[in-house]
Amino acid sequence: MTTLTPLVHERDGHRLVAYDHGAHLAEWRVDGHPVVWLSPHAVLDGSAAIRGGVPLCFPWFGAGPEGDRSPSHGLVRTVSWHQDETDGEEVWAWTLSSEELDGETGAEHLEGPFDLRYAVSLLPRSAAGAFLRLELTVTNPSPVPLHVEAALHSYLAVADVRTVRVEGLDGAAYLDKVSGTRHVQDGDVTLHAETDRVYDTDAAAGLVVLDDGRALTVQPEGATQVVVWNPWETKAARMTDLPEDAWHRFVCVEAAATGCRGLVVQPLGSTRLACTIGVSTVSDGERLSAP
Ligand SMILES: O=P(O)(O)OC[C@H]1O[C@H](O)[C@H](O)[C@@H](O)[C@@H]1O
Repeated sequence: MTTLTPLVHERDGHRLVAYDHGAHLAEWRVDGHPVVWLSPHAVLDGSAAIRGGVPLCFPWFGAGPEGDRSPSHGLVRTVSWHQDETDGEEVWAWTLSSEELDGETGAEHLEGPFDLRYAVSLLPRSAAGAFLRLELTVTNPSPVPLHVEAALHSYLAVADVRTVRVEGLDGAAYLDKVSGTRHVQDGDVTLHAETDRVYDTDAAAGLVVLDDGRALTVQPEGATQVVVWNPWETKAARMTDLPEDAWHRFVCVEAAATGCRGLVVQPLGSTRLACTIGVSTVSDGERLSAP
């Protein structure tokens, strides 16, 4: 049994923790308060995906487009990535190529070669709040287009998921994966039961999660969908890496591109899926916007 070595970065009121395992940003705290949430029972020995933080889902999401793939969410969140030189505001950067996945469970589902680079950056703090940027770059070294699914599966820390409001999805069509039915969002999203929805929107105007005096913002780039997930009480009770009642403490709002809205990386080209997460205090309906 190994214990994963955490990478820790502390600066200017920020505390970030990450692991090479899955290139996984596990925690982001600002002035001591969690913004990106890590389960206290997360498995940190390399034997499983880390519950919480921002799991990187690639090259498929869930069980994949036909529902027949494992491991869940692709095979890059459970392998060790290589640290790369950082640039500008990057705190960490990692690389991984498909060749290194030979022999891993699920490698038989890879549809073509790829080279990945993933970077976590902290933007300068400002009056607007604190901002963290996550950027996945997928390069296709082959002469044929590469079709993949991807998601930045951020677990946002909230006081109570039962009272949050997610703005920015009004009017978006979505698949409710719990019931298997399709709908169109009317107004803000509030959560009252197990929620697992895939919204067909690039969310270019950004998303705001309002929670107990804080505004958490999610600004996707290169996404074609947004996933909103919380397992709620019954499903959470079956998850061994979530303590009892911990499901109150997070809502996943994920920049994604799945199914027929997946990413297409042109021959010898690159595609980017990115997301900027922000936090600020709200008063009297004030909102923040990403810089
Ligand atoms: O337990 P995991 O494999 O990390 O997946 C956790 C969840 O991720 C996404 O939000 C999916 O839409 C859900 O269907 C899934 O249950």
